[in-house]
Amino acid sequence: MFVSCAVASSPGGHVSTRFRVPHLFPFFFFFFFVSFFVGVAHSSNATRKAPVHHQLSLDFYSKTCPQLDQLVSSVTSRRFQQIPVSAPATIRLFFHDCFVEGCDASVLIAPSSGGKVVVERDVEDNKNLAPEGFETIDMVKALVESKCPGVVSCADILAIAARDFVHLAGGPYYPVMKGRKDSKVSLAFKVRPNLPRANSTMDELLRLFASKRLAREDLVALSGAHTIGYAHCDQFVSRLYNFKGTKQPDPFMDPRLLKALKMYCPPFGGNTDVVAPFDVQTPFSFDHMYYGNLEAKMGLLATDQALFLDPRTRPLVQELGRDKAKFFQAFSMGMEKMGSIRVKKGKKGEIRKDCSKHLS
Ligand code: HEM
Ligand SMILES: [Ca+2]
Ligand SMILES: [Ca+2]
Repeated sequence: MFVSCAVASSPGGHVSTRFRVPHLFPFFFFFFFVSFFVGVAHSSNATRKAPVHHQLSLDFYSKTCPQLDQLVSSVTSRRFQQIPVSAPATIRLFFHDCFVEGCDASVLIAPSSGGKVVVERDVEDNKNLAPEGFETIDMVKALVESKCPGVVSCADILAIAARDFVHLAGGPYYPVMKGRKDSKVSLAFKVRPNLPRANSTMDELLRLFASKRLAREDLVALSGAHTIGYAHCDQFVSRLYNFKGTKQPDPFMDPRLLKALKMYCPPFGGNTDVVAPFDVQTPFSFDHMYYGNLEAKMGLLATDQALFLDPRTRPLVQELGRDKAKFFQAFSMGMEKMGSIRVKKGKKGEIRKDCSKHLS
């Protein structure tokens, strides 16, 4: 196991080879040896209701494409071996899809060459979605269309692929409900108000998640996806030099992590392609280390660290940091709930042939 910092090669472009050649980030080696104190016993008595599905089912394709799960996994497992960053890229893609107009593959629509319609991918918050996620879905869709033409939605493929990658990276395997249709539109202006940002306040996060019928527990559990993957310097650089206009670093960042991140992310004029791992200890492993990091002031984004600083979410961070099985259970439930946001059925949606293009 090693900890790395990867340097991207082409900003914004979907042909970027970002992350494919991780560069060693020796300063983070230090953190191997940091052991974590996991907080005092506290049991959360909050109850979470399992999602009610009026619309989705586990056996939706049992007649029309019974081998769907195997088809998807044949691609995801190969991709994970060849290009492991496909895992965080696809999991994040699923999140950005579901939060904007529901899980309907609206995020997959490619910007048009003429640029007449501005789609979700044209918006700044989506421009740093790693290309490996889109590529994976295209590969799965091509295989699925060759075996079961015209029946499986891109939205369902994205949900299944995200689950596969969670599992391939060492996380839980949970059943995925199916039956989503793809959107007939993808509108840029829907993005901004529906996605959290690296500087969102805890009030904003809680409000946004609540607007998707996701509870506080879901916010904490789903943020655990940051146990793998990377963020660009611009997402956290203000924490290093000028936190909230104080001209000082964020006092809630471990000084050694601060020092290491400063080496790679200068205050101005740095390489905009540089990224740092969310979880400096196990950046490739889908485990509960993310929560231990938060307790040790080693969260990367202000929003990550805020989960531990805010008394409303701290007990949950402590609980999941103590118990990997609980994290896996909470994460699976969160993904199921997130995966059922505003599902489209019938004429409200389409089954695309090419995930990046509407049918007509
Ligand atoms: C709670 C609020 C959240 C905020 C503010 C947030 C913000 C971010 C930001 C700023 C990045 C880095 C983008 C970049 O610089 O390239 C990122 C990456 C990522 N996010 Fe989140 N996120 C949140 C929740 C989630 C959720 C709910 C999931 C999935 C369930 C998720 C999955 C990921 C993954 C896997 C990555 C790494 C992507 C990669 O390495 O390609 N995030 N997030
Ligand atoms: Ca969507
Ligand atoms: Ca990890």
